[in-house]
Amino acid sequence: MNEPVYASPSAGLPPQTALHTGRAVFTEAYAVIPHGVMRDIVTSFLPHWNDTRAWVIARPLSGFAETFSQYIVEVLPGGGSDRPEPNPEAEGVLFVVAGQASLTIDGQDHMLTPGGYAFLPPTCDWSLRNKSSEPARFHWIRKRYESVDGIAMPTAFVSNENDEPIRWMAGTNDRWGTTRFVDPTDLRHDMHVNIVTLEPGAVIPFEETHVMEHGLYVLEGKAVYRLNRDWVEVEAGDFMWLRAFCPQACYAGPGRFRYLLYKDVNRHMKLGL
Ligand SMILES: NC(=O)N[C@H](N)C(=O)O
Repeated sequence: MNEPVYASPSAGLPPQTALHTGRAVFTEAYAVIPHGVMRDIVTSFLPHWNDTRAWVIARPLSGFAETFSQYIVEVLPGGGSDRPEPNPEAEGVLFVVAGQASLTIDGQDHMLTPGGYAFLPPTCDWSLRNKSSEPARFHWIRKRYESVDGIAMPTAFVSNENDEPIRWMAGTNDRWGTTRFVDPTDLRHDMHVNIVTLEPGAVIPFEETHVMEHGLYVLEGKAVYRLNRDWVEVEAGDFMWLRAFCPQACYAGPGRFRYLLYKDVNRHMKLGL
């Protein structure tokens, strides 16, 4: 398998002489944040993290309808946090795209390298440091965990995408597949963060329209992606945010196309008034 290509957020600013061009879109059903707009001046700093900045690429907007937030976090050598998560109800997934992160979960040390993945249930005691000489960059996806009476809390685990198989969809001749880190029938989990792979020229051949909300971060390649009524071109480093029920489909190519995919799963809907 080829090494994946993880794009970096851009630094600095375009020159003052540059014509304004851009692919950023924000609509009622979806947003596209292209890598070219993830620049230094749009970063955030986080409480109790040192030598660290973050691009917040998804957050709950309306206060009740959206489920998750997603950050691209960049930790400089020597940086990190011993008090990373302020909310005891939050669960998290970390996915490393560059550099090395030293993660400690409940006293156990783990080294996360590109492709490294960690699931962090609420109240687990974790800390993260960059002990290397290069910046570390990772996605941090956070959600309020919805506990259910009679179902145990999921436990923490660490993995790497290279240690997990791609499960190809039936009927696609091994052209459209998903790398899963959690068994879909494990109802302790109320969110999945998977990796979707489409081989060159492969398609999502119908407009998936479903209740799950999505964050899609393109890890590798290019595609034309259907979002609601529009077709948008995306490439490695771009992020797409999809509200529940946003129709979605895809033509991948010319190379392999892969993305990190968040979805909320396995819980009843909140009741209306
Ligand atoms: N846009 C997507 O990749 N959606 C997935 N098939 C999914 O909902 O799991």
